[in-house]
Amino acid sequence: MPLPRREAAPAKLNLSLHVTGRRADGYHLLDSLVVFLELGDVVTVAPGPLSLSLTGPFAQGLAAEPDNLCLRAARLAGREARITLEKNLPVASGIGGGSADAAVVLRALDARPERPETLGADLPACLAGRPLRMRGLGEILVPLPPLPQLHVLLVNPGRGLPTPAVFKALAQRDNPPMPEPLPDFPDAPALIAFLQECRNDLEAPAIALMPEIADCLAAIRATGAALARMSGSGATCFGLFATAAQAQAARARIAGANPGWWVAASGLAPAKH
Ligand SMILES: C[C@@](CO)(OP(=O)(O)O)[C@H](O)COP(=O)(O)OP(=O)(O)OC[C@H]1O[C@@H](n2ccc(N)nc2=O)[C@H](O)[C@@H]1O
Ligand SMILES: Nc1ncnc2c1ncn2[C@@H]1O[C@H](COP(=O)(O)OP(=O)(O)O)[C@@H](O)[C@H]1O
Repeated sequence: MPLPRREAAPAKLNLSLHVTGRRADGYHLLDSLVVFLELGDVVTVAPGPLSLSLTGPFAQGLAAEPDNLCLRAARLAGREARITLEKNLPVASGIGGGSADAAVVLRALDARPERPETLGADLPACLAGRPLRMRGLGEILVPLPPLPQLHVLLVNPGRGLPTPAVFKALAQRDNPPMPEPLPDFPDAPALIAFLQECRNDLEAPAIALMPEIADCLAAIRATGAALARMSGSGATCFGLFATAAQAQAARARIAGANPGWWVAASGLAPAKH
């Protein structure tokens, strides 16, 4: 693929995240409904010796990162590249920014490593970049038919939450999966009604480590969202709304009352491939 390439790295959202078991090596078995958002980082990959420049509102959060996932992706591809990362997503926030960035680098370099998950459990899902049921450690992907449009509000309390600590704090590691097969989702209310029966099993341990997450969820519920839940291992929480205008109004209300929080509204990403 000709370089330079400038591509969106869409945020990942776990609409559900069931933890269904734990392997002997400590990794957990997951069952998750994953979607991607319009909102995301932007990665530019240009020819040149391997380097990374950081821009954007959350660049500072990665300044001390010894080995950015973008650079690790280029190395896994066995390629040199001059990479610029516009970091719009909060770091270590449960919406997969690092995996999304690495997926863009691999795609731009036309690399198809045998085990992309060595960069992160979310890498295979981010490479697919479409609505999925994600199982196993994150490597078993079942593509879903196009989903009804969802209007998403995102709220992060402004502090990173490392994924390993949240899995470690999980008390009950053997929880029921989502139904097999998944039902059809003819419209947004049907999808939301299904999601209300689902869970994020990492929510309780994440709240135990970072109580502000409960405040984010309460703030989302207070705006009248049809569903309020945490994504991934947190700390970002999301609310689902019937219209973009409602999501935007909730965004303005929560951002106004909580200046230290990161608050955003977004639709789902259009299908890529
Ligand atoms: C929890 C999820 C859900 O989508 O999302 P995030 O909160 O990170 O966005 C992912 O499984 C995370 O993916 P990713 O952030 O790429 O994880 P990795 O770097 O591979 O793993 C970080 C740590 O999480 C734990 N881990 C991760 C995946 C998994 N199936 N079981 C685990 O126990 C392990 O302790 C691992 O050392
Ligand atoms: N490009 C990147 N973007 C975000 N985090 C990165 C990146 N490269 C390396 N990291 C490291 O990966 C960790 C997980 O980041 P991130 O993907 O944002 O979170 P999460 O896995 O919770 O969605 C961060 O704490 C950071 O140390």
